[in-house]
Amino acid sequence: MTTDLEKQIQDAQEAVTKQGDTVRSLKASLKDGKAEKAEVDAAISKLAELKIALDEKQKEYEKTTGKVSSQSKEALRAALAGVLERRMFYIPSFKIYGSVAGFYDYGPPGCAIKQNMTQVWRNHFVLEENMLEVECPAVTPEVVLKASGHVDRFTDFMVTDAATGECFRADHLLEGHLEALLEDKKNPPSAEKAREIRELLAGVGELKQDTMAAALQQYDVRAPGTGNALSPPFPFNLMFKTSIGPKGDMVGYLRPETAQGIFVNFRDLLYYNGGKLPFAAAQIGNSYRNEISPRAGLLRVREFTQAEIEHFVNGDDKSHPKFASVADLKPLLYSRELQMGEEKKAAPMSLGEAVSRGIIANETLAYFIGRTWLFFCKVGVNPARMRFRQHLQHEMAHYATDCWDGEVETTYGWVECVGLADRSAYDLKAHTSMSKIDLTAFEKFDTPRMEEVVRVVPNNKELGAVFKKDQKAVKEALEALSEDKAMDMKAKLEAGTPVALTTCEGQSFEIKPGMVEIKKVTEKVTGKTYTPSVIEPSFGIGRIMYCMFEHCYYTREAASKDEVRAVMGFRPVVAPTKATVFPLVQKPALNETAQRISRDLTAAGLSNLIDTTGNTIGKRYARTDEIGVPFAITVDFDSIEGNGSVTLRERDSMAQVRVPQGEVASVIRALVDDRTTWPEVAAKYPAQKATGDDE
Ligand SMILES: Nc1ncnc2c1ncn2[C@@H]1O[C@H](COP(=O)(O)OP(=O)(O)OP(=O)(O)O)[C@@H](O)[C@H]1O
Repeated sequence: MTTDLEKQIQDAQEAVTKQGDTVRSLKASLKDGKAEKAEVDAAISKLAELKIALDEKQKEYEKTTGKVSSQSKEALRAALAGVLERRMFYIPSFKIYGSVAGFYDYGPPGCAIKQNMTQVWRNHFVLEENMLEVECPAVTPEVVLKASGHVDRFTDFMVTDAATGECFRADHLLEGHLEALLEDKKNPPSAEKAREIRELLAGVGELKQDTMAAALQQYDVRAPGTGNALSPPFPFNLMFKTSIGPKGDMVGYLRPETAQGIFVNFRDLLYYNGGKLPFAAAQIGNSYRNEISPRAGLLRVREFTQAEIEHFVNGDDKSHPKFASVADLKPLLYSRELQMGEEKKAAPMSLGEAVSRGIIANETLAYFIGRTWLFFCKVGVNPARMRFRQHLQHEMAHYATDCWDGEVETTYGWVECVGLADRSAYDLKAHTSMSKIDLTAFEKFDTPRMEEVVRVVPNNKELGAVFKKDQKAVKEALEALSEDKAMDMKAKLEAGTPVALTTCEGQSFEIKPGMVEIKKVTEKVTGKTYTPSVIEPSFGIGRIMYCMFEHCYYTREAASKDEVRAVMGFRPVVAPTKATVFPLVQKPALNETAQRISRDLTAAGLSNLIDTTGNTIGKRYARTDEIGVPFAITVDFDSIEGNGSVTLRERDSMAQVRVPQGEVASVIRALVDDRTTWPEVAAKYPAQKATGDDE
């Protein structure tokens, strides 16, 4: 049934394309006098009929399957890509030299949108939470990334085409192969086999080198395109390596994430914040990953802008003072429970309920999920096509408490745009251990308490005699023991058993009875020293932009019915240009007024364009609709001879009102800032009959 419909959609699409070509060639012939007007009109009507038929088929498919047909997905993606490249939202970098995969340049509208989006992000998070913003270098010395684990573990498994040498990510190939097996209608797998495949699919990310090799071999996964055999998988570190300084003896890397810059500054940031916790720090900047097979435009690139937050909090209390402000929000939550259960779909649930039922680990993590959802809505992502997917237990690092990915549905499927993770105290502990700098915080109790504490008192004389030059390291390791470990050591030593002690350098020493005294004492305690936990929301700006492009893009037919026009329905706050100003015709008086209005708009901080191309007003609207300009001002004869008002047109409704010249900039400013809405403006000012192609 589905396959039949897909075929019908494909045929209908081909018919529309063919008829479109016919209309174009007839129109050219009409100009040369080689075709009749009636002939052209008939062809246009036929095109309209075919488009309706295609639309109906696509709707039927969506109704039957609940999905957008792959045909319309591909058509949509191709049409959108055409607009994005033609209007220079972004283009492949180094194009005149043949480009390099995974690098893109943003052109004028792309730059403006990126600026606007990061500004919204900064206002929504940094300003709202009084976050401490930092800007750190992208070139990072090896020691930092050794401490964070990136030097040893930031790898993907790679395989190569045995004949051509082309590189692929092993997990992506395996996943694609397994999904294709499950969807194979001609040779469907048995129920038992399907279960086995699903289990393997769920754990692809966790496979080690040997188990990945075995899985690729068992399922006979081959190189895409050529069908050649693949090399065995091997780990490939995604970091770009470089050397620092003229001698080239200091190894460095381009940072693969901005977060480490915040962690290494923790001590100074805590001091800056008056020693108080919780607090959050943020950084916006470029990160670099030498992705094995970059693809899907901005979605997987080798240089991209991240916006990251590290919220430092006492691990014993992850409540959030502003949680009530998001507790009633109901984003789609795709919890672990739902992913494992029968009903494999995200469902709306209030964040308050999710925390109280223990689905989201704590209020702070849920608070950021809520704020993230509001941010996505603000920049124009469709909330019905966004979900938060909880990591399955085996997907999370051993130290993480809970992780959720903010995913957006696109023609490429669900795309992770934000990772939100409760990373416990792992990062600061790792940097403490490598740098030997204390990255702890001190919580001062309101009133001192009498508490039983464990005291570890090394016997210096004995340690010196036995360990000599290592005495200091052993002493420090003993004093750094956690209370549990110290009590465990005490029990063993009292039983006469020596205990192995590992220092932070990884050296091991044998502690014997008499080398240390461990006792519990009751003391007056004024506070507590602890390593803060970190809750990390990590955003990829380029991915969010692409998802927003897909959700905002739509087409509508020109009034003449022979052309389908693209519209980028950007929310005004992210739109690259907020308004265009059109003099209705080329007259000095109209042009002067247009210039004055443009100056008013600029003074109000509103990016704007004057269009004096002399094209029909319909064509001019179409041009600005395509780059997503939300408002258009037309200066006509009434503006200079009549009551001085101009027309103001809203892009999506195409409705127009007449607004006094002197007010138009402030009206648009209020619309952009969300201080008013278009329906409110339309109710306040007299309507103007649409002109040009909007008629
Ligand atoms: N290669 C990339 N291109 C564009 N954006 C990226 C890329 N890698 C990561 N990001 C963005 O940075 C965010 C945080 O990075 P994180 O390390 O959590 O990603 P990730 O889980 O490694 O992503 P993926 O699994 O898709 O490679 C992601 O949610 C995404 O928006």
